[in-house]
Amino acid sequence: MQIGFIKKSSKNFWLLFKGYWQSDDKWKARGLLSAVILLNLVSVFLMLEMTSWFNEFYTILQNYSYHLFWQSISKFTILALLLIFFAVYAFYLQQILQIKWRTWMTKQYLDQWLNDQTYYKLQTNNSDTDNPDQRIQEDINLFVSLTLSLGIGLFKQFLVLVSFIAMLWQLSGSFSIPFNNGTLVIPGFMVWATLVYSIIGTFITHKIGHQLIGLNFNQQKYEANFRFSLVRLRENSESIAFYRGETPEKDNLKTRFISVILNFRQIIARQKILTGITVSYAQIAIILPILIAAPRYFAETLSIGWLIQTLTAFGKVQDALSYIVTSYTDIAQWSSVIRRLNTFAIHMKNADEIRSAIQTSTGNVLKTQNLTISLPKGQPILKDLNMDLPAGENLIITGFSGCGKSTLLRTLAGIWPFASGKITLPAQQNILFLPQKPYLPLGTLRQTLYYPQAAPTMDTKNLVELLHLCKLDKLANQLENTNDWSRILSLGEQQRLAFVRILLKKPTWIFLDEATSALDEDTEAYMYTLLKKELPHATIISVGHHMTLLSHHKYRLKLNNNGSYLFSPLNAIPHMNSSPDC
Ligand SMILES: Nc1ncnc2c1ncn2[C@@H]1O[C@H](COP(=O)(O)OP(=O)(O)OP(=O)(O)O)[C@@H](O)[C@H]1O
Repeated sequence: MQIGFIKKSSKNFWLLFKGYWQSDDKWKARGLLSAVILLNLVSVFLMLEMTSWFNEFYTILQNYSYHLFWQSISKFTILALLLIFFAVYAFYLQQILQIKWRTWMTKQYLDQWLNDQTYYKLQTNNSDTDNPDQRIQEDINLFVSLTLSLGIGLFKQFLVLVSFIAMLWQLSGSFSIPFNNGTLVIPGFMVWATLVYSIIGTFITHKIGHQLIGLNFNQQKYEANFRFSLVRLRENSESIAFYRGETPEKDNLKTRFISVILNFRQIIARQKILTGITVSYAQIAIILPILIAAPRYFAETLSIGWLIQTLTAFGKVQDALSYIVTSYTDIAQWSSVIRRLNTFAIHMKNADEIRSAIQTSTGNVLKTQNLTISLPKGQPILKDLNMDLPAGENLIITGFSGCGKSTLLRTLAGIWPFASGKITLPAQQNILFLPQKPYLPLGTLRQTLYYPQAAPTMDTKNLVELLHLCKLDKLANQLENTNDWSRILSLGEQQRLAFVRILLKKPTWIFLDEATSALDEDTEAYMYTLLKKELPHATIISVGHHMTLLSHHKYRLKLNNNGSYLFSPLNAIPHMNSSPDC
């Protein structure tokens, strides 16, 4: 194992590990861990007692001491009951600690992911973080459970090693080997034998098994990619059905599944060899102490009780020293989980650090000064936009598809960081941005209408009235129904539902990004008229392709494909009835 690898892995582990143990929950966490450690300590002491009991018991059997037999059985019963009790509570408290730690870590990752639109920046930045959902849901759980099980397992095995090594040293006596015309006496021979045997076993296991770390890392990625494709298929089932897209979907799913299987085959191949080694290792460990102890036993100097206790002690020391061998698959999985969570955390941090060079200020006006917007790789799509729009003067943004209209709105909304210049806008609470496809979360219709605010329960009359105004009367009696509304409602209905949201929130500045694209011209005109009537002091900034939209706006900003633009009052444009794109 290279020193560099160990150093890097330890650093990565520490970065993930320390948070919880230094958090506000630290005393609860440390208390629970101390209790688990204490219970394990007692368990090891009981195991020692149990091993001595074996010596006692077999000696009683060998001596036909029936009068001591029941006494010994009673001792066993007490020891066994205590062992059961401590094992159950050590496990139980470890699980409680696991839940608490996972809850804390999941919250941290969710906060970081959702903070400052990092989830969105990760996407726009084309970061190669795959499947953040899997990292938050599965990897954190694995990290916590494996850290606890491996850590506490290691601690317990260390205790076993220290306690039983002393016992084994005493029991094994010294071993004489003829050497250089004399004899070489090796004290605690069985301890040395198990030590050498374990070192050889660990070395071979690592040589064969270390590739499992990378393979496990990839396996989790391929599994998540496969699952993600299945989810996408389910979410886009209607479009795929219209396209009759089953064949390419099946091909795509097959390709992703093949990656899962091919990688898994490599894991199986490695694990087959590893299993062969660990099972052989365990089998040899049974016979090895018998072979070593046999000469002394057959010399008839020691009892069968001694033999049994020696073999048990050898087994315990052997188990403890072989911890890495027997846990290798878990260690490999644990290492890959650490790698995945760390890269995710680093990418989130990098995404969070992306700051636009825009200077923003607040005022009841939309004003841009030398606003330049680029793509993530730096190619500008809008150069030096200087525009001054007073409150109450509606603006329409037009231009060919792909020229950057939505990206301009994203920049004004503060979620597109690849921009520079100055922007003056009203305060966030007075603004509402509506995208082309409204987001309708899972939940009741009432919750959907109020999203992202919590829905009050006493507002039914108002909601029914607003649904009526937006021509959605048929939904008035479904306010408490829970549904996947984005699947049930037509796109036009969803867009009108978004207008209900506007009327509920009553913003003074409304940004509509093709928010009426699915409506017929009459309904679109009706919705704009409704907005102006219900919110007469609001300023509307629309992005749209429909030429009928022009009449609802006073100014037009026309974006060109080369990054230039034209900002002018609409009545100054000679051909009012031409398409907004022209
Ligand atoms: N995350 C991204 N990474 C790279 N390019 C992007 C990203 N998001 C948008 N773009 C590109 O930026 C350009 C402008 O996109 P935008 O969505 O603003 O266009 P638009 O004018 O609103 O188009 P449409 O009228 O078709 O909706 C497009 O060429 C698009 O491919």
